[in-house]
Amino acid sequence: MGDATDCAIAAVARSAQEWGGFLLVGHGVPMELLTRVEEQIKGLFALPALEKERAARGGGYGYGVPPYILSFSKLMWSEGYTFSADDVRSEFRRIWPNGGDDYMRFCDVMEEFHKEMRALSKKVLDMFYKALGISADHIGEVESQIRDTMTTTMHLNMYPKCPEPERAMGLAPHTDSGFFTLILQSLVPGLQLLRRGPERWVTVPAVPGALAVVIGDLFHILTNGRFHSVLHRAIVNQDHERVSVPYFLGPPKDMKVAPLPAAILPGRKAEFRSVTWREYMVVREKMFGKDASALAMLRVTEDERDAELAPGMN
Ligand SMILES: C=C1C[C@]23C[C@@]1(O)CC[C@H]2[C@@]12CCC[C@@](C)(C(=O)O1)[C@H]2[C@@H]3C(=O)O
Ligand SMILES: O=C(O)CCC(=O)C(=O)O
Ligand SMILES: [Fe+2]
Repeated sequence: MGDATDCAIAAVARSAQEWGGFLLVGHGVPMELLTRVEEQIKGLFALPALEKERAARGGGYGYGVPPYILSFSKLMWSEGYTFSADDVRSEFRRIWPNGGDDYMRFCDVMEEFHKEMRALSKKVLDMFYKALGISADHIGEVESQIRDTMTTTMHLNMYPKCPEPERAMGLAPHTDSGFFTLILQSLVPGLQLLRRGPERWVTVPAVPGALAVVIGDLFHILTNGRFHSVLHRAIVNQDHERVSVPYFLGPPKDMKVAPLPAAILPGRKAEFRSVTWREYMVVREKMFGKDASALAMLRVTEDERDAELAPGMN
Protein backbone atom coordinates (compact mmCIF):
# COMPACT_ATOMS: atom_id res chain seq x y z
CA MET A 1 0.00 0.00 0.00
CA GLY A 2 1.96 3.02 -1.22
CA ASP A 3 0.29 6.35 -1.94
CA ALA A 4 -3.37 5.52 -2.22
CA THR A 5 -4.94 6.64 -5.49
CA ASP A 6 -8.32 8.43 -5.72
CA CYS A 7 -9.81 5.21 -6.97
CA ALA A 8 -8.56 3.23 -3.95
CA ILE A 9 -9.84 5.94 -1.59
CA ALA A 10 -13.27 5.82 -3.21
CA ALA A 11 -13.31 2.02 -2.78
CA VAL A 12 -12.35 2.38 0.90
CA ALA A 13 -15.13 4.94 1.45
CA ARG A 14 -17.71 2.70 -0.22
CA SER A 15 -16.70 -0.45 1.67
CA ALA A 16 -16.49 1.34 5.03
CA GLN A 17 -19.96 2.85 4.52
CA GLU A 18 -21.75 -0.10 2.99
CA TRP A 19 -19.99 -3.12 4.47
CA GLY A 20 -18.06 -1.89 7.47
CA GLY A 21 -14.96 -3.71 6.28
CA PHE A 22 -12.78 -4.82 3.40
CA LEU A 23 -9.72 -6.89 2.49
CA LEU A 24 -6.40 -5.09 2.30
CA VAL A 25 -3.76 -6.41 -0.11
CA GLY A 26 -0.45 -4.91 -1.21
CA HIS A 27 -0.03 -3.47 2.30
CA GLY A 28 3.69 -4.17 2.52
CA VAL A 29 3.74 -6.42 5.61
CA PRO A 30 5.95 -9.30 4.39
CA MET A 31 4.04 -12.51 3.71
CA GLU A 32 6.91 -14.48 5.24
CA LEU A 33 6.39 -12.61 8.56
CA LEU A 34 2.66 -13.39 8.52
CA THR A 35 3.53 -17.08 8.11
CA ARG A 36 5.91 -16.95 11.08
CA VAL A 37 3.25 -15.24 13.22
CA GLU A 38 0.80 -18.02 12.43
CA GLU A 39 3.37 -20.73 13.24
CA GLN A 40 4.20 -19.14 16.60
CA ILE A 41 0.53 -18.88 17.54
CA LYS A 42 -0.13 -22.51 16.67
CA GLY A 43 2.86 -23.41 18.83
CA LEU A 44 1.53 -21.36 21.76
CA PHE A 45 -1.91 -22.98 21.70
CA ALA A 46 -0.35 -26.44 21.29
CA LEU A 47 1.27 -26.10 24.75
CA PRO A 48 -0.17 -28.30 27.53
CA ALA A 49 -3.30 -26.83 29.14
CA LEU A 50 -1.56 -26.47 32.50
CA GLU A 51 1.14 -24.28 30.97
CA LYS A 52 -1.41 -22.03 29.27
CA GLU A 53 -3.44 -21.80 32.48
CA ARG A 54 -0.42 -20.16 34.15
CA ALA A 55 -1.46 -17.06 32.18
CA ALA A 56 -5.21 -17.37 32.88
CA ARG A 57 -7.18 -14.29 31.83
CA GLY A 58 -7.54 -11.54 34.43
CA GLY A 59 -8.00 -7.77 34.11
CA GLY A 60 -8.71 -8.10 30.38
CA TYR A 61 -5.43 -9.81 29.46
CA GLY A 62 -4.19 -13.39 29.29
CA TYR A 63 -5.27 -16.85 28.14
CA GLY A 64 -9.00 -17.60 27.92
CA VAL A 65 -12.11 -16.42 26.14
CA PRO A 66 -13.39 -12.86 26.50
CA PRO A 67 -16.31 -12.73 28.98
CA TYR A 68 -18.88 -11.46 26.45
CA ILE A 69 -19.09 -14.79 24.65
CA LEU A 70 -20.35 -16.45 27.81
CA SER A 71 -23.64 -14.58 27.30
CA PHE A 72 -24.41 -16.64 24.16
CA SER A 73 -26.20 -19.95 24.22
CA LYS A 74 -24.27 -21.76 21.45
CA LEU A 75 -21.12 -23.67 22.34
CA MET A 76 -18.01 -21.57 21.59
CA TRP A 77 -15.31 -23.64 19.93
CA SER A 78 -12.20 -21.54 20.43
CA GLU A 79 -9.31 -20.57 22.64
CA GLY A 80 -8.08 -16.99 22.96
CA TYR A 81 -5.24 -14.87 24.31
CA THR A 82 -5.38 -11.08 24.74
CA PHE A 83 -2.38 -8.83 25.42
CA SER A 84 -1.14 -5.30 25.02
CA ALA A 85 1.03 -5.19 21.91
CA ASP A 86 3.50 -2.94 23.80
CA ASP A 87 4.00 -5.45 26.56
CA VAL A 88 4.77 -8.77 24.86
CA ARG A 89 7.83 -9.73 26.93
CA SER A 90 6.34 -9.36 30.39
CA GLU A 91 3.00 -10.88 29.32
CA PHE A 92 4.55 -14.07 27.91
CA ARG A 93 6.89 -14.55 30.89
CA ARG A 94 3.68 -15.91 32.44
CA ILE A 95 3.75 -18.76 29.91
CA TRP A 96 7.54 -19.20 29.86
CA PRO A 97 8.66 -18.11 33.39
CA ASN A 98 12.26 -19.19 32.71
CA GLY A 99 12.59 -17.48 29.35
CA GLY A 100 14.45 -19.70 26.87
CA ASP A 101 14.52 -20.11 23.08
CA ASP A 102 10.78 -20.63 22.56
CA TYR A 103 10.02 -17.53 24.61
CA MET A 104 12.59 -15.44 22.71
CA ARG A 105 11.40 -16.60 19.29
CA PHE A 106 7.73 -15.98 20.17
CA CYS A 107 8.39 -12.46 21.50
CA ASP A 108 10.71 -11.52 18.62
CA VAL A 109 8.11 -12.49 16.04
CA MET A 110 5.22 -10.74 17.86
CA GLU A 111 7.26 -7.55 18.27
CA GLU A 112 8.29 -7.56 14.61
CA PHE A 113 4.63 -8.03 13.65
CA HIS A 114 3.56 -5.23 16.01
CA LYS A 115 6.10 -2.83 14.48
CA GLU A 116 4.87 -3.51 10.95
CA MET A 117 1.19 -3.39 11.92
CA ARG A 118 1.57 -0.16 13.83
CA ALA A 119 3.10 1.57 10.82
CA LEU A 120 0.39 0.10 8.60
CA SER A 121 -2.40 1.21 10.94
CA LYS A 122 -1.30 4.84 10.60
CA LYS A 123 -1.45 4.51 6.80
CA VAL A 124 -4.92 2.98 7.08
CA LEU A 125 -6.06 5.82 9.36
CA ASP A 126 -4.79 8.39 6.83
CA MET A 127 -6.66 6.51 4.14
CA PHE A 128 -9.84 6.70 6.24
CA TYR A 129 -9.35 10.45 6.76
CA LYS A 130 -9.08 10.90 3.00
CA ALA A 131 -12.14 8.71 2.47
CA LEU A 132 -14.03 11.06 4.80
CA GLY A 133 -12.91 14.03 2.73
CA ILE A 134 -10.26 15.18 5.22
CA SER A 135 -7.21 15.74 3.03
CA ALA A 136 -3.60 15.66 4.27
CA ASP A 137 -3.31 19.47 4.47
CA HIS A 138 -6.60 19.74 6.38
CA ILE A 139 -5.73 17.34 9.17
CA GLY A 140 -6.58 19.25 12.33
CA GLU A 141 -5.50 18.97 15.94
CA VAL A 142 -7.96 16.24 16.91
CA GLU A 143 -7.15 14.12 13.87
CA SER A 144 -3.41 14.37 14.63
CA GLN A 145 -3.99 13.61 18.30
CA ILE A 146 -5.89 10.47 17.37
CA ARG A 147 -3.11 9.45 14.99
CA ASP A 148 -0.39 10.01 17.60
CA THR A 149 -2.10 8.33 20.54
CA MET A 150 -3.80 5.26 19.00
CA THR A 151 -3.36 2.23 21.24
CA THR A 152 -2.94 -1.36 20.09
CA THR A 153 -4.28 -4.52 21.65
CA MET A 154 -3.63 -7.95 20.16
CA HIS A 155 -5.86 -10.95 20.50
CA LEU A 156 -5.04 -14.47 19.30
CA ASN A 157 -7.86 -16.81 18.33
CA MET A 158 -7.42 -20.55 17.81
CA TYR A 159 -10.38 -22.49 16.42
CA PRO A 160 -9.64 -26.25 16.54
CA LYS A 161 -11.29 -28.67 14.09
CA CYS A 162 -14.86 -29.21 15.23
CA PRO A 163 -16.64 -32.59 14.87
CA GLU A 164 -20.08 -30.91 14.69
CA PRO A 165 -19.47 -27.42 13.31
CA GLU A 166 -23.17 -26.60 12.78
CA ARG A 167 -23.77 -27.01 16.53
CA ALA A 168 -20.94 -24.68 17.56
CA MET A 169 -19.66 -21.18 16.91
CA GLY A 170 -16.02 -20.02 16.88
CA LEU A 171 -16.70 -16.51 18.11
CA ALA A 172 -20.25 -15.21 18.66
CA PRO A 173 -21.57 -12.26 16.64
CA HIS A 174 -20.19 -8.96 17.90
CA THR A 175 -18.94 -5.57 16.78
CA ASP A 176 -15.43 -4.52 17.71
CA SER A 177 -15.62 -1.62 20.11
CA GLY A 178 -12.53 0.42 19.15
CA PHE A 179 -11.64 2.44 16.03
CA PHE A 180 -10.79 -0.35 13.61
CA THR A 181 -9.24 -3.81 13.56
CA LEU A 182 -6.72 -5.36 11.17
CA ILE A 183 -7.21 -9.13 11.09
CA LEU A 184 -4.69 -11.70 9.97
CA GLN A 185 -6.42 -15.02 9.29
CA SER A 186 -5.18 -18.49 8.28
CA LEU A 187 -5.82 -19.66 4.75
CA VAL A 188 -9.01 -21.22 6.08
CA PRO A 189 -12.14 -19.07 5.75
CA GLY A 190 -14.24 -18.54 8.89
CA LEU A 191 -14.74 -14.79 9.37
CA GLN A 192 -18.24 -13.66 8.36
CA LEU A 193 -19.68 -10.14 8.15
CA LEU A 194 -23.39 -9.40 8.47
CA ARG A 195 -24.52 -7.72 5.27
CA ARG A 196 -27.48 -5.42 5.75
CA GLY A 197 -30.88 -5.47 3.97
CA PRO A 198 -31.71 -8.25 3.30
CA GLU A 199 -29.57 -9.49 6.20
CA ARG A 200 -27.18 -12.33 5.43
CA TRP A 201 -23.81 -13.60 6.66
CA VAL A 202 -21.07 -13.22 4.05
CA THR A 203 -17.79 -15.16 4.39
CA VAL A 204 -14.62 -13.10 3.99
CA PRO A 205 -12.42 -15.04 1.53
CA ALA A 206 -9.07 -16.26 2.83
CA VAL A 207 -6.66 -14.58 0.41
CA PRO A 208 -2.91 -15.27 0.88
CA GLY A 209 -1.22 -12.26 2.48
CA ALA A 210 -4.43 -10.21 2.77
CA LEU A 211 -5.53 -8.52 6.00
CA ALA A 212 -9.21 -7.97 6.77
CA VAL A 213 -10.11 -4.51 8.05
CA VAL A 214 -13.18 -4.14 10.26
CA ILE A 215 -14.69 -0.84 11.43
CA GLY A 216 -15.40 -0.59 15.17
CA ASP A 217 -18.05 1.25 17.23
CA LEU A 218 -15.87 4.21 18.24
CA PHE A 219 -15.09 4.86 14.58
CA HIS A 220 -18.82 4.81 13.86
CA ILE A 221 -19.11 7.60 16.45
CA LEU A 222 -16.04 9.47 15.18
CA THR A 223 -17.42 9.50 11.63
CA ASN A 224 -20.91 10.51 12.85
CA GLY A 225 -22.27 7.20 11.62
CA ARG A 226 -20.81 7.44 8.11
CA PHE A 227 -18.63 4.35 8.58
CA HIS A 228 -20.55 1.27 9.65
CA SER A 229 -19.33 -0.81 12.60
CA VAL A 230 -20.12 -4.22 11.28
CA LEU A 231 -21.46 -7.20 13.18
CA HIS A 232 -19.17 -10.16 12.53
CA ARG A 233 -18.54 -13.68 13.81
CA ALA A 234 -16.23 -16.64 13.25
CA ILE A 235 -17.51 -20.06 12.27
CA VAL A 236 -15.63 -23.34 12.64
CA ASN A 237 -15.19 -26.35 10.39
CA GLN A 238 -14.58 -30.07 10.57
CA ASP A 239 -11.41 -30.39 8.52
CA HIS A 240 -9.00 -27.62 9.44
CA GLU A 241 -7.97 -25.71 12.50
CA ARG A 242 -7.94 -21.95 12.01
CA VAL A 243 -6.02 -19.09 13.59
CA SER A 244 -6.86 -15.39 13.52
CA VAL A 245 -5.04 -12.39 14.93
CA PRO A 246 -7.13 -9.25 15.34
CA TYR A 247 -4.96 -6.18 15.89
CA PHE A 248 -7.28 -3.70 17.64
CA LEU A 249 -6.67 0.03 17.20
CA GLY A 250 -8.40 2.44 19.52
CA PRO A 251 -7.97 5.62 21.55
CA PRO A 252 -6.37 5.66 24.99
CA LYS A 253 -9.04 4.27 27.35
CA ASP A 254 -9.91 7.68 28.89
CA MET A 255 -9.81 9.89 25.81
CA LYS A 256 -13.21 11.38 24.91
CA VAL A 257 -14.36 10.35 21.44
CA ALA A 258 -17.00 12.43 19.63
CA PRO A 259 -17.95 12.97 15.98
CA LEU A 260 -15.10 14.75 14.17
CA PRO A 261 -16.41 18.18 13.10
CA ALA A 262 -14.69 17.70 9.74
CA ALA A 263 -16.53 14.41 9.19
CA ILE A 264 -20.01 15.84 9.78
CA LEU A 265 -21.73 16.27 6.42
CA PRO A 266 -23.14 19.70 5.51
CA GLY A 267 -26.59 20.22 7.00
CA ARG A 268 -26.09 17.51 9.63
CA LYS A 269 -25.42 17.75 13.37
CA ALA A 270 -23.32 15.58 15.67
CA GLU A 271 -25.47 12.50 16.21
CA PHE A 272 -23.54 10.94 19.10
CA ARG A 273 -22.57 12.11 22.55
CA SER A 274 -18.90 11.95 23.47
CA VAL A 275 -17.70 8.87 25.31
CA THR A 276 -14.43 7.27 26.39
CA TRP A 277 -13.61 3.67 25.42
CA ARG A 278 -13.77 2.71 29.10
CA GLU A 279 -17.27 4.24 29.47
CA TYR A 280 -18.40 2.64 26.22
CA MET A 281 -17.38 -0.84 27.39
CA VAL A 282 -19.58 -0.43 30.49
CA VAL A 283 -22.60 0.63 28.40
CA ARG A 284 -21.97 -2.21 25.97
CA GLU A 285 -21.67 -4.85 28.65
CA LYS A 286 -25.10 -3.81 29.98
CA MET A 287 -26.58 -4.24 26.49
CA PHE A 288 -25.27 -7.77 25.82
CA GLY A 289 -28.12 -10.16 25.13
CA LYS A 290 -30.61 -7.26 24.79
CA ASP A 291 -32.19 -6.06 21.55
CA ALA A 292 -30.96 -2.47 21.59
CA SER A 293 -27.33 -1.70 20.72
CA ALA A 294 -24.90 0.27 22.86
CA LEU A 295 -24.44 2.74 19.99
CA ALA A 296 -28.15 3.53 20.09
CA MET A 297 -27.75 4.51 23.75
CA LEU A 298 -25.24 7.18 22.74
CA ARG A 299 -27.37 8.83 20.08
CA VAL A 300 -28.22 12.46 20.77
CA THR A 301 -31.96 12.66 21.47
CA GLU A 302 -34.37 15.33 20.17
CA ASP A 303 -34.65 16.70 23.75
CA GLU A 304 -30.88 17.10 24.00
CA ARG A 305 -30.82 18.88 20.61
CA ASP A 306 -33.53 21.28 21.78
CA ALA A 307 -31.67 21.91 25.05
CA GLU A 308 -28.52 22.64 23.07
CA LEU A 309 -30.40 25.15 20.90
CA ALA A 310 -32.16 26.82 23.82
CA PRO A 311 -29.36 29.12 25.16
CA GLY A 312 -28.82 30.71 21.76
CA MET A 313 -32.55 31.30 21.44
CA ASN A 314 -32.84 33.37 24.63
C1 LIG B 1 -9.09 -4.01 22.83
C2 LIG B 1 -10.06 -4.89 23.00
C3 LIG B 1 -11.04 -5.28 21.96
C4 LIG B 1 -11.83 -6.38 22.65
C5 LIG B 1 -11.80 -5.93 24.09
C6 LIG B 1 -10.34 -5.62 24.26
O1 LIG B 1 -10.07 -4.87 25.41
C7 LIG B 1 -9.54 -6.94 24.30
C8 LIG B 1 -10.32 -8.12 23.69
C9 LIG B 1 -11.10 -7.75 22.46
C10 LIG B 1 -12.21 -8.73 22.13
C11 LIG B 1 -11.77 -9.93 21.27
C12 LIG B 1 -12.98 -10.80 20.95
C13 LIG B 1 -14.22 -10.01 20.58
C14 LIG B 1 -14.43 -8.78 21.52
C15 LIG B 1 -15.78 -8.12 21.24
C16 LIG B 1 -14.25 -9.17 22.97
O2 LIG B 1 -15.11 -9.38 23.78
O3 LIG B 1 -12.92 -9.14 23.31
C17 LIG B 1 -13.22 -7.90 21.38
C18 LIG B 1 -13.26 -6.61 22.17
C19 LIG B 1 -13.89 -5.44 21.46
O4 LIG B 1 -13.60 -5.15 20.30
O5 LIG B 1 -14.70 -4.79 22.11
O1 LIG C 1 -11.58 -15.12 13.78
C1 LIG C 1 -11.85 -14.12 13.14
O2 LIG C 1 -11.63 -14.02 11.95
C2 LIG C 1 -12.51 -12.93 13.79
C3 LIG C 1 -12.01 -12.60 15.16
C4 LIG C 1 -12.71 -11.43 15.75
O3 LIG C 1 -13.63 -10.88 15.20
C5 LIG C 1 -12.28 -10.91 17.06
O4 LIG C 1 -11.47 -11.57 17.74
O5 LIG C 1 -12.75 -9.82 17.43
FE1 LIG D 1 -14.12 -8.96 16.16
